[in-house]
Amino acid sequence: MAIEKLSEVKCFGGWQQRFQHQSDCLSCTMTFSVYLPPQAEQQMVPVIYWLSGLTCTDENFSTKSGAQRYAAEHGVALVMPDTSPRGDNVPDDPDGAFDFGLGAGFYVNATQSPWKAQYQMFDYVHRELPQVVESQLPVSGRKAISGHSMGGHGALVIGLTHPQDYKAISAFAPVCNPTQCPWGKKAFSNYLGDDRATWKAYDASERLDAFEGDMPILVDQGTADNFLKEQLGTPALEAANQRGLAEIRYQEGYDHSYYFIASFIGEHITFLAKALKG
Ligand SMILES: N[C@@H](CCC(=O)N[C@@H](CS)C(=O)NCC(=O)O)C(=O)O
Repeated sequence: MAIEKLSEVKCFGGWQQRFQHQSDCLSCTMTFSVYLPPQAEQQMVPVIYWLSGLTCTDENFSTKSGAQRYAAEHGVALVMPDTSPRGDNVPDDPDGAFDFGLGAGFYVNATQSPWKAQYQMFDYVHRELPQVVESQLPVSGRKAISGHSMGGHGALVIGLTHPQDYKAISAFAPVCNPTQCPWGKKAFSNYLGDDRATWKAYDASERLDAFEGDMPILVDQGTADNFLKEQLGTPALEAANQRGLAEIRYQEGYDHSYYFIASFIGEHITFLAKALKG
């Protein structure tokens, strides 16, 4: 389980790093970013996994969100995977569209050819990446999961599917009801096939509706997000939130961008860190 460090820069007293490794799960070389807070020099620190949205790599969050300041304050590491398998041999959208294929793995385990050989992002994020990180870096097994848009969907679905493995979940502008929106229908019909019964396991609103456990969940959604009406399906998540488990907030005037994420990431990290330390 070797990893190669590609880069390292000091940031808020800790280290922003980039690693490459051979993923068995995805059958390709994967790059991921890590932020280790200063506390990691003395002790094992808990981890927030961050899942990015469509078109992103491991670097969008590390360069645009300003999350490191808050991770350093709270003594939590950040782990930022890429959004799909990568490489010249990985199949992509035949038209090169941004919403499917490379940069758009949707955090599912594909069951259909040719995608199933490599598009296993659910298992990569939930199983393989934590094994790699925990065996190679000064992090504990205490995990929380967060993300944006397609990554917000991933965070909610992975966290609600394996609640024993995560202390808390947060999401910015998540794709809340992918079985009902154009992005989700395109991705799921290709990755999972036409049997829509298999899609439900990957729908955050379905998962929250069926969830009987306890889990701190925070969701922020901007009211000026131009994907809100057609793609994100926030009302479905609100309808599924009958027990009031999730705090779902609308933030007036914010759009879908990393400016929105940067505005509230401090609150999300404080929220996740509290559960990680509790
Ligand atoms: N490129 C797409 C939009 C894709 C998009 O907004 N991606 C979001 C996640 S869903 C993102 O984080 N983009 C990268 C960035 O802003 O750094 C379009 O033209 O409509």
